Amino acid sequence: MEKRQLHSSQLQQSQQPLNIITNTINSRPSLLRKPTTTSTTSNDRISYPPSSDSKFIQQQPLLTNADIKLEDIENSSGNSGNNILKNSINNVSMQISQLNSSHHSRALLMQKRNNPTTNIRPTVKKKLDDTHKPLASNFKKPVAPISKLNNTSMNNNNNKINNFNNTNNTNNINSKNDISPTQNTTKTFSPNSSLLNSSIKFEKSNFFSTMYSSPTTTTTSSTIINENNNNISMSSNNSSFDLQQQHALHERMNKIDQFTQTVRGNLQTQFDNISEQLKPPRLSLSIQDIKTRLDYEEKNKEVEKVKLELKNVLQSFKEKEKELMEAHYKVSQLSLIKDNMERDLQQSNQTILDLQHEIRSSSLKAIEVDEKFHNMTSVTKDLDDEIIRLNQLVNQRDVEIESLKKDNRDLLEKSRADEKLRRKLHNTIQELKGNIRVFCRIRPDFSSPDGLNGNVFNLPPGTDNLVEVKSPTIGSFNGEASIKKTAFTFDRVFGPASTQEMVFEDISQLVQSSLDGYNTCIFTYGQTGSGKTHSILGDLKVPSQRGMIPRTVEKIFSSIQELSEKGWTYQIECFFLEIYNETINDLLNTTSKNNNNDLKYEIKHNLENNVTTVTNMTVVPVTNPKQVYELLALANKTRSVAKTLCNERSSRSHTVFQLKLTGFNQQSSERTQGLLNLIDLAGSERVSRSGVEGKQLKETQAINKSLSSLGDVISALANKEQHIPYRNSKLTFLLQNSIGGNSKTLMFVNISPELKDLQESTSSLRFAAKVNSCELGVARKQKII
Ligand SMILES: Nc1ncnc2c1ncn2[C@@H]1O[C@H](COP(=O)(O)OP(=O)(O)OP(=O)(O)O)[C@@H](O)[C@H]1O
Repeated sequence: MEKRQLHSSQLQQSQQPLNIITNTINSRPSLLRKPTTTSTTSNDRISYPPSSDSKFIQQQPLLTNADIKLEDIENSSGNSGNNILKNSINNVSMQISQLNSSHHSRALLMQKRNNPTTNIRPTVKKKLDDTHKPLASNFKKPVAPISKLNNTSMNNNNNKINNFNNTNNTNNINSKNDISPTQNTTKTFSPNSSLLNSSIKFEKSNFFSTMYSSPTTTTTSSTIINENNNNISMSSNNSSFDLQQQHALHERMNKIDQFTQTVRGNLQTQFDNISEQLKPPRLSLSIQDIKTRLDYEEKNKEVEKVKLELKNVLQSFKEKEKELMEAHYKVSQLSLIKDNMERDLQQSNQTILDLQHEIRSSSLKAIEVDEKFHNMTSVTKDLDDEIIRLNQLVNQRDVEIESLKKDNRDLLEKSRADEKLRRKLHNTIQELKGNIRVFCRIRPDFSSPDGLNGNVFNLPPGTDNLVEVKSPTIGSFNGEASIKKTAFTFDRVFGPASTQEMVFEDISQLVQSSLDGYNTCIFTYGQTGSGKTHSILGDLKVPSQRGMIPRTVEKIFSSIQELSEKGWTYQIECFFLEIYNETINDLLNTTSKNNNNDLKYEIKHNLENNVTTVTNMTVVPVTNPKQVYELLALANKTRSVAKTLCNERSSRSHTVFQLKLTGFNQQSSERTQGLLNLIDLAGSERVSRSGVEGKQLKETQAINKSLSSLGDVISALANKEQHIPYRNSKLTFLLQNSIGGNSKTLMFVNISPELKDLQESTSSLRFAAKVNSCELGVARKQKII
């Protein structure tokens, strides 16, 4: 501002040049137009569109007279650019002012030459006037337009001018060579010289410095001039000039005039250039307008800057808004997460509360458990002591047990030996008793209160094997009736009062023989209704009335249980068949029943092991008495029963109940197999008495045949005949291995106590006595290979 004010004051002092410049600017509105740059280089030509900005102002030709470098302008911006333009205008104004001042000085000099007090001659004065007039007129003449200005030259000139201005004028003044007229001539007027303007300016400066400097400076300048002009000196303080000096001065003035002309021409050129550049804006705008415009530009610049900042702010705002949206989204997400976490936290808190509750409960329980554990610890200690004591006791017991085991082994060994001995003795006894024994059982007399018909049978007291049959006879001499007593001796005679239990007690030894591996056969023989079935089967539903079969079964299973302690195990298989009219029926086969011709039952004997089998027979393994009872009930249903005149329940067939007993001793590895036959023979009544006929007659004949065959076999065995007629009947053939030397046979002869049955009873007793008289030899034990 200070510099600008200074320039303004200078402009005030030289109104004319300022006006010229102002008018020039006002007449050059195009200066304010924005240049249309065809090239960005400083050497390119620039055109100016109708706009203005700082860049344009920086490159306008006016700057050629300002101390501005184009690079400075290009590098400047904003207010600095405007300031440079203003400074250049001020510099131009100052130059113009200097020129005016020069012109004024020259006028003073001319006045001084015209002043009589000076020694300047009128010719000199005239010359000065002549010299001054064109210069003054030239300053007053309107600026002629310059067709074209080489910008490159302009810029170069500007650079030179700047260099000149930047350097100290004083230093340049001291340069003698630069003010040489010769040099001025060659450099100043060379149209293509790049140093044209600078030289001109240099000359101008030297000139003005020389002519219008202070007295001290003038002296120095004069000295310089004198040196360049063969020591011609000029001093303003010297009031008297001699002629030579005047001549020299005159020449000097001429040179000055020439120089002035030159300077004026150059200035004119510069002014023309400036006028050309400043013509439109200078014509329309004032400096104030420019300033206003500059302010406006500054404002626009600020506005642009503000817009740019606003744009940046908007951009930033958008970014911030976007960030805010993202932040909002994140906040919403975080809010959801927060809600979830709060729910989880609530659940966790609830869980913690529950867990704390459980922990408290567990703690209480733990305390209780600790107390129990403490108590248990003491109890455990007591128990440990007890265990130690018991262990000691156990050890003692182990020793005792070991001793007892040894004793037991010894006892078992002894027991086996005893058992072996028992069996041997038992067999010996059975052999001594006979391998075929006959028991007689007299049925109770249902008409007698005591059941005993003493008129027919007499059982002598003190005997159990004798029965006397009282049979009335008519004497041949006198014709008087008499009682004939016939005594029959058997192995055992059971009277009418004998119970099922008493009968079985004596036959149980045979059961034991079956378990020892012997074939045994127990059969009942007697007329119909004599009590055969009662003795062999009895009433299964009444335990006291159960016959030999159920009691044998019970005896077998109880004996098996006892023998198991001695290492014996048994497998029991059950068969139940009948022989009806010399035909074998399977009573345990409910499908075939009777008269089933599809199955053929054939009796086969194994001569090696004396085992008899019947083909296609149903074999039922039994493990307990109940199973046997069920089989007996089943067989009773299928048994052929025919109503006869003698006994409505008379059996018309032979029934054979077989138990195959297979034993194995794990200790001795001994194996045994015995077959127990319990046979209920059909009634042996005579055909004439029974009154049967037809089919039943045939049945009776078959029954009698089989019973007769049985007697024949026993007779043959008793007579030790070579041929034993086993094959005469199915019954004898079936019992081939059960009657004879390889078996133990027990025959029950059942007797009816009734007088009407006396003849049949006597016949049965005779048959039984015949059997009882037989020696069937020594029974052999059946062994399984
Ligand atoms: N010792 C006895 N004690 C009591 N009742 C008996 C005795 N013996 C036989 N009875 C009875 O006499 C009847 C005939 O006996 P049982 O049926 O046993 O004769 P049976 O010889 O088998 O005749 P059948 O040859 O016709 O079969 C039966 O009612 C039976 O209960």
